Amino acid sequence: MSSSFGTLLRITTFGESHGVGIGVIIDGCPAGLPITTEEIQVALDRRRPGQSDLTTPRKEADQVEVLSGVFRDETTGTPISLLIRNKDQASHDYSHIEHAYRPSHADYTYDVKYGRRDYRGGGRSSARETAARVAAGVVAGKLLAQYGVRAQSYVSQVGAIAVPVGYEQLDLGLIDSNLVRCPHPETAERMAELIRQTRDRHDTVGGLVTGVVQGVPVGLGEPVFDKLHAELGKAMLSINAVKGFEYGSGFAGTLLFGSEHNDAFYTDENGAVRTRTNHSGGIQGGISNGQDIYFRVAFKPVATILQAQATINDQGEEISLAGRGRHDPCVLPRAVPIVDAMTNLVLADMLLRARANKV
Ligand SMILES: Cc1cc2nc3c(=O)[nH]c(=O)nc-3n(C[C@H](O)[C@H](O)[C@H](O)COP(=O)(O)O)c2cc1C
Repeated sequence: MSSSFGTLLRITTFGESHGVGIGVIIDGCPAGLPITTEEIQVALDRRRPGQSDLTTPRKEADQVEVLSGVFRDETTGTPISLLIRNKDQASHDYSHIEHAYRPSHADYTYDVKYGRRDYRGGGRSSARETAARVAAGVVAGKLLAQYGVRAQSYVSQVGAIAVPVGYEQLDLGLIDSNLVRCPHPETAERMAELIRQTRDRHDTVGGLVTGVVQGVPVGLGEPVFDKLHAELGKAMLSINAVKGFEYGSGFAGTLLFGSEHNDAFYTDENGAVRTRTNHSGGIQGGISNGQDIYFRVAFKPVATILQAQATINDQGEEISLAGRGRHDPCVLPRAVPIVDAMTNLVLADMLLRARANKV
């Protein structure tokens, strides 16, 4: 079983939802990168539960401790270990699933695969694990910043309510101007209303996060199996509750003819090679072409709803099960920093790998 991700910049996450804590070891980070505990904490605060009435009311402070690899606010080139202790566990909220399988959660598959399961909060299958990724993503983001690369993401759809324009027409500085993390304020209000209505009906709702990476140099990504979009796809699909990933023109591009879809090259006034359109999403042949990278990640309406549902127990008997405790009616606002983190980790790893490609 692997809990590691990345090649040259490699992370290993550990911990369960209701154990002592969760954390990450980051190996391969170059020395001399400026980083502070506060910077990591800012990112964790964007993911933490209980941040607004649109998320789970669980109140986890998610305070990060830097155990190693950083000295006087700079990386030392040695493994960086980050620990987040679990504080607000309410394990009794999960006693009803000790022997029962929540529909569309990971209880059944974990039980059959391992023959045992930490049912409290979902154990390792809990999205709490993603806090460790968010912490590691800050370190990767600092590496990218040294090269002028910046990844951002935002909520572009909740249920059927979608931002009506592309990222180029949005002010991405507005992402954190509202609780939904949607930089289109009128749409954000309608999304928030839908999330509240869904919560009050004891249901859940899904949606889309759009990712954008700007300032990417030409040449990130490997030509065959580790294509840049393949790595991004794996990174995004490894996030809990993700059902789909598309980049550039994605599935909609299949409706165009080649003559409409091809991105014409030109040389701009500074002599830089550019393309007039960007259906490629900044990636050609698995390698970044210097244009913006953009992609979309689909999140399902998450499994735990506070309504009775038909399921079975671990004896195979049919039972009725209602969710208990404090859950997210819509994970999209909290998913944004997780998408940012996974984007940073892929791009930073590819940047180091690209530097190893040529003498
Ligand atoms: C930020 C975030 C918060 C989540 N919170 C919940 C939750 O409160 N209740 C729930 O049932 N699932 C939640 N999930 C999703 C589950 O972790 C996930 O659906 C489960 O592990 C099964 O995996 P799968 O949906 O990827 O197949 C959350 C996911 C994310 C990204």
